[in-house]
Amino acid sequence: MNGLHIEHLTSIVQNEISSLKQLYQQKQYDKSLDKLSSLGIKYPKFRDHPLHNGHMWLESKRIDDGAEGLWRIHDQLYDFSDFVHDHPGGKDWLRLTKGTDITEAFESHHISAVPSTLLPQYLVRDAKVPRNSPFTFNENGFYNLLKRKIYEKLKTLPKTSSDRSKHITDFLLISYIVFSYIGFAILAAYFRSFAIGGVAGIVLALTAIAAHNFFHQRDNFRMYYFDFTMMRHKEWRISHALSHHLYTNTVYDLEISALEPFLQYLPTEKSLIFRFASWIYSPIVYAFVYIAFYLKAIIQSLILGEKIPLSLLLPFTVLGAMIAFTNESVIFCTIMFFWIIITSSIYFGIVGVNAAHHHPDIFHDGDTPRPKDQMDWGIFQIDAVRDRKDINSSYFLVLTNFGDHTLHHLFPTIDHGYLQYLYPEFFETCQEFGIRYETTTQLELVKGQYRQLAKHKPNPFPPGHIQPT
Ligand code: HEM
Repeated sequence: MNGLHIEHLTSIVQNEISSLKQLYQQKQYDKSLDKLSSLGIKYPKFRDHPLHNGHMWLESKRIDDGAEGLWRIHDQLYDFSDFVHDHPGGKDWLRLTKGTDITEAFESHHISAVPSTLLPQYLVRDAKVPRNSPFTFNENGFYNLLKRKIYEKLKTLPKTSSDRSKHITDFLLISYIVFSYIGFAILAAYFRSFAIGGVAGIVLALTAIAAHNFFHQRDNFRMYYFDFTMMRHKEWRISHALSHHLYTNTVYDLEISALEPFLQYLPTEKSLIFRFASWIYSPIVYAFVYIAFYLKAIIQSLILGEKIPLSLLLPFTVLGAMIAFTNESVIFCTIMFFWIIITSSIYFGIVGVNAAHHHPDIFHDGDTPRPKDQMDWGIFQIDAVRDRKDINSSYFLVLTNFGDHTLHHLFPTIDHGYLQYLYPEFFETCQEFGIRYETTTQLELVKGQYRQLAKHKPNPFPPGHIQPT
């Protein structure tokens, strides 16, 4: 590339950065979009920007949450500046969320009562405006009651329950080099086999899904396994843990907006192309998920004037290993590497969109919600998730295919290895509150996912409503 091209590219990036900065400063947006959320959530400001990512999402929360540059929990504002680096879960959670409402994150990421006892020392004042979230956490509501039962149950379970998650995840990435992602990648280059490359891609996707169990928890080295995909676990802690998990299937869910306009899961007016042609072109969208995340991470670093994170180099160590351990040319290894990345991205996309959330019977923002007094966050999670019995029947499938998903959504920091033991308390609490917990099959969810893409009319009845026969 000659100097002229580089200058041209730099000026495009600089223009984009300055227009984004202006957008941030002007805080202009179209208020009519607010009505898209049947839950009354304000439409996130930069949701439709082509570079929309976790950092822009947090920026929109800073504008809407009434946190006044501090941290908001329920209707109080706190200053955790002195606690950020001492936070047992890692500094990122609080560092990233400064200036936002962290109620849902705070409530769902701690099982013990200890964090709540620490709050008074950081209290600054009451918030001036109501929360931009409809969800409640009443002391004796569904979620808090269940959480107290789960806390007691966890004390009775062996600490080794999480060991199998560690063993499977290590196995998928490193334990047995030949049968791992890296091993398959090297074999694919050595034998010039795109079929083996495809297997490497699938193993990489399984590794990433298993590693996702770990980035929900306190900082640990297994969360970096996720970064071999070219997506970063740090970015996913925002888009997945803080956005998707807490505001599932709403206008606030980045895993819905990230696929728009190509794949539109919210039940709003959409053209026939998006409703039906998307069934055919969706694999092309999945193919670019990893690469799009990668490019957005680089652009984000440029926008914020930060150094490009070193973990962005991690996926390329595998390309280095392919070049080092085979006699193949750099060009061939690079082609094979991107073949692996793209097949992995497609597999990850297929598993992701068909895992638990998209079916006309599952609540999506726009559908008629439960009445306001039933907006317990835990009940909402049950309405927005559907478990698959065939996946939940095997622990390997649970860890590598987003199984036991309702319990995982309710208690994201609990290792997947414990979840299967928590059902008795969960069922008991559902019964106490008259909540129906329904399961389905993987096949039914695949069909439902396509129907949800085609769906453009919201459900007229709230979740849990039984239609008269
Ligand atoms: C954005 C908000 C927050 C998030 C997402 C978050 C996340 C986490 C995570 C992931 C863990 C590790 C859980 C585990 O692996 O078992 C943790 C632990 C912990 N966090 Fe937070 N945290 C947040 C805010 C806070 C605040 C505001 C406090 C207290 C002022 C706090 C106090 C603690 C304590 C004491 C622990 C140790 C475990 C426990 O006693 O429950 N966190 N947090």
